[in-house]
Amino acid sequence: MGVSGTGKTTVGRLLAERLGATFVEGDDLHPAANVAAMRAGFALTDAQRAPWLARVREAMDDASGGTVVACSALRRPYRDVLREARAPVRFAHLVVPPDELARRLAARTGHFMPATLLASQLATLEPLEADEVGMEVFVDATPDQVAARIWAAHP
Ligand SMILES: Nc1ncnc2c1ncn2[C@@H]1O[C@H](COP(=O)(O)OP(=O)(O)OP(=O)(O)O)[C@@H](O)[C@H]1O
Ligand SMILES: O=C(O)[C@H](O)[C@@H](O)[C@H](O)[C@H](O)CO
Repeated sequence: MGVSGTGKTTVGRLLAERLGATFVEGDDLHPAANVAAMRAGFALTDAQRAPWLARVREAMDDASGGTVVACSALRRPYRDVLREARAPVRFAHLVVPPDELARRLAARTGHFMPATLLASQLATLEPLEADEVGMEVFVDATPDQVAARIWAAHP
């Protein structure tokens, strides 16, 4: 979990390799209208995110064995939906300073998410609460080192 640009896809793929788990890219499960909205610079509403989160949860249930999912899961209620998956769910919240996020999103090409949506992503973010199983990971290292830290916490 984490706002756009924190490295969910990059780190998630590496973590899945380490775990021998299936990797699920949450971005691929958005209804086309959601992608069009984000591409046009509009932040998604809770109502727009609902069918997407349902699909992410279904993808977790469809994969055999463990899954690593790249999904922003910004708000507690969104994570509550994902926790309805059949297997136990643990979150790793990737945390990156906003100025670094802005640099990354400005440099990234070939992705629908515009850097202008970063402020709304940060405003929407609800960090993990004490009763949520998971960890916060400060991303001050290479993607492989970050994946290794998550793996070490949940081998
Ligand atoms: N640890 C890191 N250090 C430096 N750059 C990184 C790191 N992790 C990812 N990046 C770079 O930051 C950019 C964003 O990474 P990525 O696309 O994985 O993020 P994301 O959280 O999946 O984004 P989104 O939610 O918008 O899909 C990419 O250009 C990626 O190469
Ligand atoms: O809930 C959201 O606002 C969206 O899921 C975004 O986070 C994007 O999917 C992703 O970050 C874009 O790359």
